[in-house]
Amino acid sequence: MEELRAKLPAWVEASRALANEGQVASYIPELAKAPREALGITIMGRDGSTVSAGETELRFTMQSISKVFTLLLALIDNGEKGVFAKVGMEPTGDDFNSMLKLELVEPGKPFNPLINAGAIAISSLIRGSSPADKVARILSFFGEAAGVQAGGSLSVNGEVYRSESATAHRNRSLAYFLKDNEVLGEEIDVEDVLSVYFQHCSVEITCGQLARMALVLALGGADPVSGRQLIPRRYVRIAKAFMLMCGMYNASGEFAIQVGIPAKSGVSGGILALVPGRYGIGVIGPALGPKGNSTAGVHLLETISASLDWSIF
Ligand SMILES: NC(=O)CC[C@H](N)C(=O)O
Repeated sequence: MEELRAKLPAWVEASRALANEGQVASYIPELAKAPREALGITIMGRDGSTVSAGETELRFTMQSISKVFTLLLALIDNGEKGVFAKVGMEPTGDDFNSMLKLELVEPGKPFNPLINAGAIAISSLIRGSSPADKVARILSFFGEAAGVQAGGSLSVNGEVYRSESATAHRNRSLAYFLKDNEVLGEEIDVEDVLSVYFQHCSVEITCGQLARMALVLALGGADPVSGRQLIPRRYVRIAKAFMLMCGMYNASGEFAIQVGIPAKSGVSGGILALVPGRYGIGVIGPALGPKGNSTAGVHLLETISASLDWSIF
């Protein structure tokens, strides 16, 4: 931790320049308001102590990072058989919002739970009597991993949620396609599923909270403070395997080679990453490269991993 504390501020300043090579996402209009030059990182050690640098006070929405934790909740709710009846275990090599393979490959179920089609299918598996009830369960599950104190909770950013819902023509078409392919069953209301999906993507978070969520995964599902097993180890293993294979969209192979740790990014510019058994990491850098990952954030993780030999390979 001491070496990190000493070097992190300079690494952040060096990586910040990479924001110039990216663009803030604007297909969800509300996301376009994020500060392009911002870069922040929090790293949490296994005892819960943290090192931070840059704009870690920023609040941002989890977007695709949330898919890792809805997958975990769906596994808890349905078991592996229930989940893998609806989604596969393979990377696609396509964009995160692609429909291509849903029609090309039989049966037409999403290749994995981290692409949009897969995450929408996963949203339909979250238990609850109504969309509001499902979102409440998601918030409490995310909040427990994020270390939100009892009484407080994470919340959905209503502006981002409404902004996405009003413009999500592609996600809507993916969801209706899934309904036609019977991945979403007869009894399922597509708009209800989408509402849960858009809301979990719009959960607001900070780098520190992301780092703590990542640390729970780094510790095999155990709470870093109480030691309590929050998530079964086997499910955390599944989530980390997906993060490595497809957490950085179709740049996951390059990220595995250059950084070499499980990670998940979102179009808000957030990245959740972890060094198994050691660190949970939360990054924000809103400017994205062509494959939808934070340009400065990825550069920063490359720098740290190379300097501190973080790769798991
Ligand atoms: N890659 C992402 O972060 C995508 C999440 C976003 N809510 C969407 O569905 O488009």
